[in-house]
Amino acid sequence: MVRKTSIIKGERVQLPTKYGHFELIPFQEKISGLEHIVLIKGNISTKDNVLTRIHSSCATGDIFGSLKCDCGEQLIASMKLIEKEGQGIIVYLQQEGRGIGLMNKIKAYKLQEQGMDTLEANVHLGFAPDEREYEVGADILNALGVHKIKLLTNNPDKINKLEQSGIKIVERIPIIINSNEFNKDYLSTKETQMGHQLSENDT
Ligand SMILES: Nc1nc2c(ncn2[C@@H]2O[C@H](COP(=O)(O)OP(=O)(O)OP(=O)(O)O)[C@@H](O)[C@H]2O)c(=O)[nH]1
Ligand SMILES: [Zn+2]
Repeated sequence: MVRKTSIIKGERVQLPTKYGHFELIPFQEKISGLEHIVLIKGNISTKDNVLTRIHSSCATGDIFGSLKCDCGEQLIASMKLIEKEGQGIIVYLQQEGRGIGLMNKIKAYKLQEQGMDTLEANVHLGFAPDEREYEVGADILNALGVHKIKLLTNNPDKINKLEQSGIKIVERIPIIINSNEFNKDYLSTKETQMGHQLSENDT
């Protein structure tokens, strides 16, 4: 089922980067005004198995290289894999802090400094462990003529929600980053309590 589009598609421009040569298209949600960024490599329209990363914004990890999560490294790894594949898409969704926004994510970080894990902190603040939705991601892929993808993710919830929004995931490709002393508890919580597939033997 293809939903009626709720987004505005911007101009398409070249974006040479340290990790490969891409094209960039901004999208904007009609109602909220929220802006999302898409990077494209190659001729992806109407292809059936486009290598795709749906990435949720993480200012701390993506911009500043925070070691508290794996986001920044996952983004760079995705860009490199797409460059190597010669085609693919990165949909960079503005849903900071698993959808609770920057102010609340930093409140959640404060609670984690006081001993809570990432999930308990969200719940303590009155949010679901993960508030993200992926319909707009599906709308963006549909607007690009892409309906079947190979998804770079360890997160089964992302797969389920994208499929519910009409995107066919033909393959899941893990994107596992080595842990460090600052993110090992966070990654362990994602694996044991949020179903993320972060080990070699996860399927
Ligand atoms: N609320 C909250 N959000 C966080 C925290 N750490 C990272 N985030 C946000 O989590 C989101 C990334 O989610 P992840 O669960 O790391 O990864 P994912 O995209 O669901 O899964 P993958 O596709 O496997 O990477 C980004 O929006 C980050 O800003 C935290 O402690 N609390
Ligand atoms: Zn992060």
